[in-house]
Amino acid sequence: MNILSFNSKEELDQHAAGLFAGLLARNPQATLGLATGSTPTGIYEKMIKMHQQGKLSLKEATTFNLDEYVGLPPEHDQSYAYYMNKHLFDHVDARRDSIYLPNGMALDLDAECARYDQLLAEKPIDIQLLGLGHNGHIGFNEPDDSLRGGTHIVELQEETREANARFFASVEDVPAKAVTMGIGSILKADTILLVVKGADKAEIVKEALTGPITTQCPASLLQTHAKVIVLLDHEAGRLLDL
Ligand SMILES: N[C@@H]1[C@@H](O)[C@H](O)[C@@H](COP(=O)(O)O)O[C@@H]1O
Repeated sequence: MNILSFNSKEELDQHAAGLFAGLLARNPQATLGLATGSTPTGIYEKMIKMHQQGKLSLKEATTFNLDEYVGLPPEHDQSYAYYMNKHLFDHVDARRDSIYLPNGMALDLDAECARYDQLLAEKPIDIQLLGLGHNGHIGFNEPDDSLRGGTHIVELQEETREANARFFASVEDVPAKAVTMGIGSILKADTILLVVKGADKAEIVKEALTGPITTQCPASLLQTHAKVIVLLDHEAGRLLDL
């Protein structure tokens, strides 16, 4: 595990965007695994800037997103499809038919999960960007006695709904379920880029990176992956001996 700590969020975002640009320069047809939440927005801003400067192109790339709420259409301003368009896809040259997100509106959600796994099998992820939930969730893989490997439907924990309520009118408006890539699919990525910012995540960062590997902290399973890059701002990394 390669853990890097940055003095500012700005430097962290620039470094992460640089990793994506570097991969795309080496392999324009790379498959990127993307994430939502407040953590990656700065990275996407930097990627857009690099695109405008001719330093990053997604024209031949494929992208997969980790997760989507069940029941929110892409036009809903809190759906992850909407988020991705707003924060990245509307501003870069990604081909619309090479962008994949789980469809949380699918009538048959089990079939949707199988469809997503099939697509992932066809286009293995070269680099998977991950944020980190306060309870150690990655994507929407919540702490549990066991974890699922493939794409599946999850019941969101109250803590997660409360954490995400800041984006909705009230906590009741946060969907109760989501479709998420499973831990197995995440761990299949060639490289994993875990990005964490803020003092409120310092404890879970320490637990995930240095604590026991347990399904009660899904991010701790990243310790079993051979190529993990962790980017932390100094607040998120303050409890680690770096
Ligand atoms: N499903 C997303 C995760 O993919 C994200 O990593 C996490 C942290 O979000 P934030 O970056 O806003 O703290 O929350 C959400 O629940």
